[in-house]
Amino acid sequence: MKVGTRHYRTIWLNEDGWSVDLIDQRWLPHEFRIENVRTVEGIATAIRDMWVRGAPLIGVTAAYGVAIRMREDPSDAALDDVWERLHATRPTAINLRWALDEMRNRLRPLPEKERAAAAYRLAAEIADEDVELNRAIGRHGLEIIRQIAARKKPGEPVNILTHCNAGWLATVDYGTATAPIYLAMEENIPVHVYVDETRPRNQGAHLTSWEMAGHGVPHTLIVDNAGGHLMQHGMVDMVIVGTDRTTATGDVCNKIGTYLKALAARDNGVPFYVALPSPTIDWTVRDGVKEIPIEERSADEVSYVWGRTADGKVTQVRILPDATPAANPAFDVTPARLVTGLITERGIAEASEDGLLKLFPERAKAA
Ligand SMILES: CSC[C@@H](O)[C@@H](O)C(=O)COP(=O)(O)O
Repeated sequence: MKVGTRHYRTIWLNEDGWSVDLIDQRWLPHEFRIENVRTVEGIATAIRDMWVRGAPLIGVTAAYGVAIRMREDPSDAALDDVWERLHATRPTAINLRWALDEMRNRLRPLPEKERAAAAYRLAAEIADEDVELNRAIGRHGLEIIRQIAARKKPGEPVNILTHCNAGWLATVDYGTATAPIYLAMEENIPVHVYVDETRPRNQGAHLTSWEMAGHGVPHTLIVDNAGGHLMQHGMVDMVIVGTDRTTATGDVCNKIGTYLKALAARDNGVPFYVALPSPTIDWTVRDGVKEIPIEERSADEVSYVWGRTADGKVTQVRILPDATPAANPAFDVTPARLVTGLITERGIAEASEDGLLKLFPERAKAA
């Protein structure tokens, strides 16, 4: 998407033809920095320390990590080792395992001398495919926005609430939850987005707000606890969020706090949609609450807040007493019963096993 007047993806191959350039998201919205990553360790750090984040982008970054490793050593042992090292970086987003499996399964049958070139080709394919999936999600989600807009007075905006960042920064381009919003803007449908700040790392305040501002989308930042109040007062027409892993039965794991938004939405009759590409579906898991591993991140993310000081320095400040411990579960699970629909690249599914299998019948055969 646009940064100023230039089009960027979040990740791309450097002009040297083998190392990887990516937007280092830790500094947004205050600084736009691009990092060049040249080693598997660098890729692991970029994922673990959230230079890149968001389930689809984590997967694509890992795919390029495998390519970098295959260039150094295309052996079976190196392929297994890089799978393990990168898989250990973040536990919840299933796109990481999906991309690593894709790479390993498709590279393993090849002669070693062909693996590096094939790995770069495959990583680029996975990146391009992500963009196409998101555009398709956008088209299906746009239909929902159109229907809500048709019930409004002329000029009255469709008010959409989103949590965390499931925008272009979380993918290669367009985003999942944001793709329908960008398409609605292109069609001149009036929209307005309530952006949850998304403590502790503030992906909403830092990233979604930056995206919305960069594309002229009318938006308002709210604290995480404001959503329920807005819904009670009829100020939210729909919620759209992304997901890090959705089960075969339609339970949705996403950034911590998503579940509370879904509860508030249900209580107030507000439709709650989840936008996801099919690589985010974990067909092996049926009970999201019991089975999905929830990443526990550093307590420092809760104890400190990042921002820019009046003199322009980007820094962090501590917000709690030195003696107070903090806990930081990074994701939660919204049960399928609270989800109005799953917006996938193939259409909108009911959040249930039947609903998903109707759109992905090949999975029924596989099972
Ligand atoms: C299209 S991104 C979907 C999810 O990955 C997104 O909503 C999210 O929770 C991101 O969490 P993060 O911890 O920033 O990687």
